[in-house]
Amino acid sequence: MPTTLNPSQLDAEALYSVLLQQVKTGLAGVANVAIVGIHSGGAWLAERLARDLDLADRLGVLDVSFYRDDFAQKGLHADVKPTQINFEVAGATILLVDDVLYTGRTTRAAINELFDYGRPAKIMLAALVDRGERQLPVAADFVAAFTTVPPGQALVLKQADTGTFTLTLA
Ligand SMILES: O=P(O)(O)OC[C@H]1O[C@H](OP(=O)(O)OP(=O)(O)O)[C@H](O)[C@@H]1O
Ligand SMILES: O=c1cc[nH]c(=O)[nH]1
Repeated sequence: MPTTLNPSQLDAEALYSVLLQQVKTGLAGVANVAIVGIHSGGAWLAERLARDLDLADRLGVLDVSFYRDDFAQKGLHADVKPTQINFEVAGATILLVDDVLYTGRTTRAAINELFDYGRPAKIMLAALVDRGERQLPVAADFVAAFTTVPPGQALVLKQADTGTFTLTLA
């Protein structure tokens, strides 16, 4: 059971190991699995999960910018990356991956976009950190840690050139 941690003391690499173990257990024996990461932090995590789970040929990435309900305010991501889904979505069990789960609006946008590619058998959600304060009825199936972030601050996942993850409070 993930614990509630101090947001300034989150060890992203340790949390990744926890998430990997949860996903390994949760998807054991499940057929037709694919992994889809949400650009950008979720995509880094999804890539590593796909490698560690031997699912590199079943990896996709979503840039949900156009599907956001707040697109008019947020606009495009500074580093836009096209959505890439190179597997059959219809009938697949898709593990959607994001770094931080907060309002749930990014997840809603990602599910909408996925359905434009076909009707999955099931979508499951994995998040490295759940910081609560949801604005939509969204819950993750796999979460490495829960935390509470002070108002006006955000948790930011970074990936070094070596591939190492860090989480900082900004
Ligand atoms: O649950 P929500 O309130 O939607 O917030 C979570 C999302 O916010 C961040 O993405 P952001 O759009 O900041 O882009 P990033 O991944 O590049 O940081 C984060 O990576 C999640 O995707
Ligand atoms: O704290 C937050 C909230 C939304 N998205 C993030 O990446 N961090």
